[in-house]
Amino acid sequence: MAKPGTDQARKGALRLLQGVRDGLSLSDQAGALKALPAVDQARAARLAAEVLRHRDRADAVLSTHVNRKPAPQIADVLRLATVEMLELGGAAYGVVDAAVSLTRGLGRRGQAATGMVNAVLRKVAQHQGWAELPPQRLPDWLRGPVVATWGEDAALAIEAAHQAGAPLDLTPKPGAAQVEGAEPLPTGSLRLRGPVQVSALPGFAEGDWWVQDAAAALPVRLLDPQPGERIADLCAAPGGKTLQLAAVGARVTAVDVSPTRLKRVAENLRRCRLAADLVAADVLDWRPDTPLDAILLDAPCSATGTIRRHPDLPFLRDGSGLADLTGLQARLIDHALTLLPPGGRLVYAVCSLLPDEGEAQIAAALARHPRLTVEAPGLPGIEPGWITPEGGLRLRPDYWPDRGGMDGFFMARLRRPADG
Ligand SMILES: C[S@@+](CC[C@H](N)C(=O)[O-])C[C@H]1O[C@@H](n2cnc3c(N)ncnc32)[C@H](O)[C@@H]1O
Repeated sequence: MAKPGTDQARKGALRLLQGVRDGLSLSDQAGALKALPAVDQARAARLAAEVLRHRDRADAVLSTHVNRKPAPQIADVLRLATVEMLELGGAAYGVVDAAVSLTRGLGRRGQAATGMVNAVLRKVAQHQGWAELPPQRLPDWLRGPVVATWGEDAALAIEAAHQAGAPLDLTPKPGAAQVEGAEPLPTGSLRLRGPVQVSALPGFAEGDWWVQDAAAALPVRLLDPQPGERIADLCAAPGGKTLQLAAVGARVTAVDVSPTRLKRVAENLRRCRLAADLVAADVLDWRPDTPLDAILLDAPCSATGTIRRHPDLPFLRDGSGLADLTGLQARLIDHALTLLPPGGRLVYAVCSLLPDEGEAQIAAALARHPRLTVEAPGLPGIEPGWITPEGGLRLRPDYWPDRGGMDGFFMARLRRPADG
């Protein structure tokens, strides 16, 4: 949970929220607050994320006290103060005073609104029943397919998981020391709760682990890489899966279209003292110089499985562009299959909640390539209900509710026939 803000952090959070209204993601704005001390930058980012996670609830409370819809900047001040008081436990007197002074700083319109902001927030401070309000609703373009596939109760559970946010998961290098205070998860990841400064954790400088959601660590476990195998990691950046492959001793070629994002793969490999060949190329144009044993294809997707950690995503996307993405995913699968030797295996993965990007892609790939088989996952920590009728693995944010959830993911292991 984020701590109630300082004035600097509150101003920073409002700037980030304005950026999201202008179409920028919170990650795009990572450098926007660099004039602030690091601690306030981190607080501002957490406050902005909390406002986005609780925006519907804040608006529901505010709507009972506000007569006319306020201007967007003033609405953000009201939401921030509401979330600080009702979600983060901020003391009303400090939060309301800060909100009034932030409003005063918003020009003539702000100066005229200070009385309203003060009066409304004093009433909000008395609000009872915050915890019972329904969680932030998924946008319709995403909620529709989720309800159609898993039902209304699943959509509500996913929304509750998004609102709760995500713990910090680490993937340890094989044989690395345990991280103090981290909970070992049944699938092999380590989990830490509460705000954590990653670079201050033991083992960071030594590269004993890397940050990777427990669900995101499973495609490589499903691929089951062996020491010495030649493996292509297609769409590799920022490289969490490249690190996993290299850490077991596979000979990895990591391909990504973005040279900038590949630099992050190089940095991650360096810190973890691991090696891989890095290739900046469009996967659709790439062929390996030497035959491969296996392929990991972590395809570009809607990233709708990562909303716990990216609560800005529902405010930035409208579902347009999905047809382009699913078309690209199908072309990437078909091209990757041409790179596999007979008998070779390919894991297809997407961090998406949309069946069109997961289950339906595999069904369509099997229809296009009837001799392909799907190998059902037999991994430690996997529950039978997570395996789909196609033999893929569907992961959802509402799974492991008592442990703190996981990202939404779909993955499947495909095998080319040995005779062609
Ligand atoms: C889901 S992310 C990959 C995450 C990564 N596998 C990891 O575990 O850290 C998708 C990546 O696909 C890359 N990408 C998108 N289209 C591509 C293409 N046609 N060829 C190569 N890379 C592509 C993007 O630059 C992005 O880095």
